[in-house]
Amino acid sequence: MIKVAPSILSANFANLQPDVELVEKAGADALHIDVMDGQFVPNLSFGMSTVAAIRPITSLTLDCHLMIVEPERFVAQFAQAGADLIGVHVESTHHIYHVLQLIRQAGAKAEVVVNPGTPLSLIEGLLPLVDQVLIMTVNPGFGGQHFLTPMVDKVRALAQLKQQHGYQFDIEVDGGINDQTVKQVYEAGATVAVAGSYVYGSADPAQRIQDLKVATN
Ligand SMILES: O=C(CO)[C@@H](O)[C@H](O)COP(=O)(O)O
Ligand SMILES: [Fe+2]
Repeated sequence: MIKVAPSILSANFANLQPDVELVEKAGADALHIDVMDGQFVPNLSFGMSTVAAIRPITSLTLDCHLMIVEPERFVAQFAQAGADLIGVHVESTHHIYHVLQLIRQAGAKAEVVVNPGTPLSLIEGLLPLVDQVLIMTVNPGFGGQHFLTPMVDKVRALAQLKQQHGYQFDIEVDGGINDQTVKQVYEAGATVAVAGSYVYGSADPAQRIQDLKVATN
């Protein structure tokens, strides 16, 4: 069964607390927080003050996906704000190895993220350093986009590398996840699925979390 991380990018920005509590009660495994700077991606969203505000209202793992240039400037502040896991794009910095080290030094779990156009070869040398790898299954920046089917093979290739080397990291997928696409990525080796519009775009978000779990049972 896959772990589910609802993305609050599709929640009610005017009143996040009920949307956070609802998914926690419904059995979500983490809360996905998309941080966008208007430069790495063409959109703006949350910052560390939102993470700090959410921290006391939930015991869910806070999974912060940083879509910002030079994340080394901010990872310690996100950890301080209460992020449990911090994801940084390999495309967003000249110093990815250093950023991953900084995340762990700050006491959080480290994740490397790859855009759809970025080959796995770029992150192979980083795999011993990470707790999770995030394979983007849409181009980052917006919720509600269509799943990019060619990314299933990328998930499979990463799962093979993981097995060959005996790595323990989780494989997360993000973008266009629903009860159909989740089956494809789970079969390929994904262990965590982010879902934004599929969960929060529904009249019954709790049911949607269960649907993702049942689809991969
Ligand atoms: O990182 C991102 C978008 O850049 C995501 O986490 C989205 O929030 C996923 O939204 P859906 O595709 O599930 O609606
Ligand atoms: Fe995300």
